Amino acid sequence: MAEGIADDWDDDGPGSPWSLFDEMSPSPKMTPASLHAPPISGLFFTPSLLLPCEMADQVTQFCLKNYFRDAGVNQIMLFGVASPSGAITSGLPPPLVALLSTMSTLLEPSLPPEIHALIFPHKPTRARQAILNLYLPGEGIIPHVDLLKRFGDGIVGISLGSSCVMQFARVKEVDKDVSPLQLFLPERSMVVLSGDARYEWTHGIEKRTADLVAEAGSHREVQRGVRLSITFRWLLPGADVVGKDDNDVIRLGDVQLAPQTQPGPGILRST
Ligand SMILES: O=C(O)CCC(=O)C(=O)O
Ligand SMILES: [Fe+2]
Repeated sequence: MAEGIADDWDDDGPGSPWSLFDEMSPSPKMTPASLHAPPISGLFFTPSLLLPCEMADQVTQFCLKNYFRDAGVNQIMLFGVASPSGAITSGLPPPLVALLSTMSTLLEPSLPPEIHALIFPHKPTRARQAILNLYLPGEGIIPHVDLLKRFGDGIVGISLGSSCVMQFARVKEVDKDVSPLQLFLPERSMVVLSGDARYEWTHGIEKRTADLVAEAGSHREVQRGVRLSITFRWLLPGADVVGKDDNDVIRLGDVQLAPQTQPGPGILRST
């Protein structure tokens, strides 16, 4: 991990390279996003691999009804612990356990076996966090590396309800004038971050109402809708205590830190 990149975002402010973007809709100078994974080691993305619509709708409805009823809530963290046999993941609600299982099956043919085993082990030895982020059109997430002290290697996320463009920038090039790589994430697509993609590159989503996507030598504009992302990450040993420092990201659409879920049945506590 290169120095100089915080894994929290306290020092982001106007004028910083992390700072907010002015444009809400695509401008002609924007580079259209690619439909295919940029050449980043450890980043895996297959545009044609999509969660079936029925499951996507079920999971989205379940999450919206259960976690996002209150106005202003746009981020929820849930936690799951493996049973000693590794067979059952307890703590996560059944729709998310089913989602993980389907994602595992769908991704298996396209991932190197060791990456698939990293993210979907037969016998998980660590606790998982599912972070749910809800974005209205025009909202985004600041470029960041997921907390190094809290989360391990092997992260998988899914886009539900809307597409977006995810941007990737090399941690070492953050202060340089290098354009980020842009990847179009269609609705129901999945993206895996491991190795360099997890540790050496930031990921973020610009605050826009529409994205430009490369298409047959030209480009098209794709409007954003309400997007729910679900990201699964491994908690490092000792990181399974939920504290008030848990907000690892600041949402671009927000003035304040994103709200955190109240401890409930799915939340791990220190014992
Ligand atoms: O919305 C997404 O897909 C990304 C979320 C994310 O990077 C995070 O919560 O750390
Ligand atoms: Fe992240």
